[in-house]
This record gives sequence, C-alpha cells and structure tokens, in this order.
Amino acid sequence: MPMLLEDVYAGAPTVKSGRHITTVNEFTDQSPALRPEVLAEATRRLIELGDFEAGKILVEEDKGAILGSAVSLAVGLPLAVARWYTYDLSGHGISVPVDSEYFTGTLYINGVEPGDRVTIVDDTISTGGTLIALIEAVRKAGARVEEVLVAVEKPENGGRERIAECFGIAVRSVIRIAVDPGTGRVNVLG
Ligand SMILES: O=P(O)(O)OC[C@H]1O[C@H](OP(=O)(O)OP(=O)(O)O)[C@H](O)[C@@H]1O
Ligand SMILES: Nc1ncnc2[nH]cnc12
Repeated sequence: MPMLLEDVYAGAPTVKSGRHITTVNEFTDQSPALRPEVLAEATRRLIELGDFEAGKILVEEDKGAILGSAVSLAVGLPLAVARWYTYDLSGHGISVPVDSEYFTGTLYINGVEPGDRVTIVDDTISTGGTLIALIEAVRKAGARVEEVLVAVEKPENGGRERIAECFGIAVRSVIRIAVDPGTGRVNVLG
C-alpha cells in the first residue's frame, strides 16, 4: 500500500517565519488541495494507533479539526473543538494559556463535560505546547484524557518528552519528520 503521508512531507516546501521553519503541505495547509486519499490514509493510520475507549474526541482548530472530523466520522464519537476565541456564554467554556512553536495565546474548549473520557487528536506535535494546553483544559473541565494521537511528530522539539513528564501520557504518532534548517528540506525519519 502506498504511504501517501510520507510522500506529502518528503516533497513539501518550507517557509521561514521568524525563527522557525515550517512546512507548507497538502495535509496541514491544503496547499496543494488535500486529496481525499491522503486524508483517508492519515485517518486510517491514526485510528490504528488508538483504542477509542473514550466517549469523545477533542481537537484544536483549525488544522487539527480537519483530521478530527474524519476520525469522528470513522469511529462514531462526538467531536469537541478547542478554539482561539470564546463564545462568552456565562458558565460555559474553559480557557487555558497556550505556548506553541508558532503561537502564544489562549485556547477555549467547549463541549467537554465533567466525567468525560477524551481522546485528543492533532495533526502535528512539535514543542507539545498545544497538546499540553488541551490536556490541561480537559482536566480543568473535570474530564480525563485517555489517549493522545497525532499524525505528524517533530521529535527534535521535545513535545513527547514534555507530555510524558508533565502528565505521564505517551503520545502516539503516525510519522516523524525533521526540517533541516540549512537546506529547508523535510526529512521523513525512519
Ligand atoms: O507542538 P506545538 O509546538 O504546539 O505545535 C503543534 C501545533 O502547531 C500547529 O498548529 P498552528 O499553531 O499552526 O495553529 P492552527 O492549527 O490553529 O492553525 C498544529 O496544528 C499543532 O496544533
Ligand atoms: N505543519 C507543520 N510543519 C512543520 N512544523 C510544524 N509545527 C507545527 N505545525 C507544523
């Protein structure tokens, strides 16, 4: 079976924004437009990593929500989305600070209730900042994180280690990549 996700990253251009180099690719940026077979493959491979004994999936907008929607449909679990803005409904929503590779700000989660068991899904883990914020938000909501599943991991930025240290959770990832700061090329790691 062809491994489309690896092909997407191996051929992806990169851009420099400030101190960071990021890939611009079909899977996370829809540039070029995301082929359904790429999303289907990423979804299938991510689902193979998970147990899905939780009752709900939580993602962060907007990149994670595309993958999260496909996973939600495939496994038949409801989808909660953390957003970068609040709905300002009194008594609703949990806010947490987030400090990620590219952004610092506040995330707001909705739709996670006390007692929920949650599978967190994201497209990418780099520093782990986004996932740390999501895990903290789930706990703040009185719910429990059962598993954390990501499609793409940038191991050099230590996200997995931070999450293991802070929460004792082992992140599961489909593929691992490194962006070479010299050439700007993406290496898909073995
Ligand atoms: O491990 P981290 O350092 O937190 O990086 C990973 C996060 O970065 C990307 O989101 P981005 O910041 O591009 O935001 P978006 O999904 O809201 O577009 C990606 O979707 C992850 O959520
Ligand atoms: N799409 C992406 N490519 C490379 N690094 C990232 N870090 C967060 N998102 C990323």
